[in-house]
Parts: sequence; C-alpha cells; structure tokens
Amino acid sequence: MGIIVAIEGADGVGKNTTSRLLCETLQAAGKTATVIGFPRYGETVAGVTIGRYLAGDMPVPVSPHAAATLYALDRFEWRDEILKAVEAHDVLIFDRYVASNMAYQGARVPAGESRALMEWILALETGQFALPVPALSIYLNTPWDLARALILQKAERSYTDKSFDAYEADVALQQRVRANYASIVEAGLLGPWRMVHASTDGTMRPPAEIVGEIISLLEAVPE
Ligand SMILES: Nc1ncnc2c1ncn2[C@@H]1O[C@H](COP(=O)(O)OP(=O)(O)OP(=O)(O)O)[C@@H](O)[C@H]1O
Ligand SMILES: Cc1cn([C@H]2C[C@H](O)[C@@H](COP(=O)(O)O)O2)c(=O)[nH]c1=O
Repeated sequence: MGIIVAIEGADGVGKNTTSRLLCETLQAAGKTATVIGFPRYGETVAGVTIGRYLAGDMPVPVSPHAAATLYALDRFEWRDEILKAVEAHDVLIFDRYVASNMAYQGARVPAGESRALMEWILALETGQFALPVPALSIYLNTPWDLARALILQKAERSYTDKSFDAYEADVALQQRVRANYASIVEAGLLGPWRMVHASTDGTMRPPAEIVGEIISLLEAVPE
C-alpha cells in the first residue's frame, strides 16, 4: 500500500509537467510510482460530458452543484483504478483531485456560499463516494501572468481546439479559484497541504528543482 500525493493549483501552473517529472524521478530512485490525472476526458461517462462542458458544448446550463457532481462522478467511475494503483505502487500521484472540484465549483457561487459548497463536495467525494484522502497535497503557486502565458504554450487538448477553455477564459473565476485554494490550504481541508512556489523573480523555476522540493516534503510524510 503506497502513499497518495495530489498536485493541485489553478490552470496552467505546471501541474502536469510536475506530476510526470515527479513520477519519473521517483522511478529513477527505485520507487514504484504512477500518475492519475483528472478529469478522465474520453474515458468515463462523466469525463466525456466534462470535456463537452469545458468546450462550451452543453445544450443546457450546468449549475455549480451539477458540475461538482459530474467531476465527482468522474473520479467515482475511476475509483477501482485508484485503489488498484495505490495498492500496486509506492507513490500514487494525482494531477488534480477533489480539491480542484472544491476550488473551482466554490468559485462559481456567491462568496458567502463558497465554504458550504466546498464542504458539500468534500463530503460527497470522501464520504459517499469513499475516495481516499491524500497523505499530502501540494499547492503549486505560480503568478497569474506566468500561468496565463503557460496556458498558451500548452499542446493541443483532446476536448477543445480553443486556446482557453470555459474556465480558463473567465479571468475573475480564476482569481476566485486561487483564493479558494488559499483557504483550503489554510484550513487543511482534505488532509495536509504544503505550498510550493513554482517561480522565482518572475520566471519559472526549472521543473527538476520544483520536483526536488516536493520529494523533500514527501520524505517528511509520516509512514
Ligand atoms: N517549471 C516550468 N518551467 C517552464 N515551463 C513549464 C514549467 N512547468 C510547466 N511548463 C510549461 O507550461 C505549460 C503548461 O504546463 P502544464 O500542462 O504542466 O500545466 P497544468 O497546470 O497541468 O495546466 P492545466 O491546469 O491547464 O491542465 C506547458 O507547455 C509546460 O511545458
Ligand atoms: C479535476 C477537476 C477539474 N476541474 C476544473 C479545473 C480545470 O479548469 C478543468 C480541467 O482542466 P485541465 O486543463 O484538464 O486541468 O476543470 C474542476 O472544476 N473540478 C475537478 O474535480
């Protein structure tokens, strides 16, 4: 039985790059490690629907609770794979997990309703859906302007041909998402958190340096 680490943060902050390099670095050090990313675009019923939603291709409005349930269902459909992966590896890395749902859907309701929705999502996913809680979650903090430029550098995506999907295009939403992550980290919702700064002096740190810091944090996680 391995440990679970979740890599979290706003759009374009480097989660995918960091997750993959973390996995490769752990493997090179002799550990067994794997990455599972969410959403599972094209692989679950919910993942297909989420792809259409983010591409702006839904014939009806999708409320924050409906979107939260879709993202949670995507993970529930993948729950057996998650449990098998954590059983078979020393480290299971999530590239986005339950906290993404809390931060993003919590940003789609009035500020006064945000905390209640985030706690509703936490209970749905870790309670009713019995999804495991990470031993450590990393909040990858990248300044807004850098993250914006990095989104434009991203390779083509399976679910949209636009430069920015529906959430990325909404600048005010992205700022509320960042504020929600800060409050999730501070409150320690969904287990322990550490913040890792992905940039210094206005430029991105090399991915290997970011991964080195995360590995030091992982070594401090109690067995
Ligand atoms: N530390 C880094 N230094 C330089 N470039 C980086 C770094 N991390 C990521 N990038 C580049 O930034 C772009 C976005 O990175 P990545 O896909 O890892 O972000 P993400 O947080 O997973 O994005 P999203 O939330 O939109 O899926 C990619 O082109 C990637 O190569
Ligand atoms: C897993 C998950 C994601 N989201 C949001 C966050 C992003 O804006 C998109 C996914 O896009 P990515 O470029 O593939 O990272 O969906 C969410 O609201 N809830 C979730 O559980």
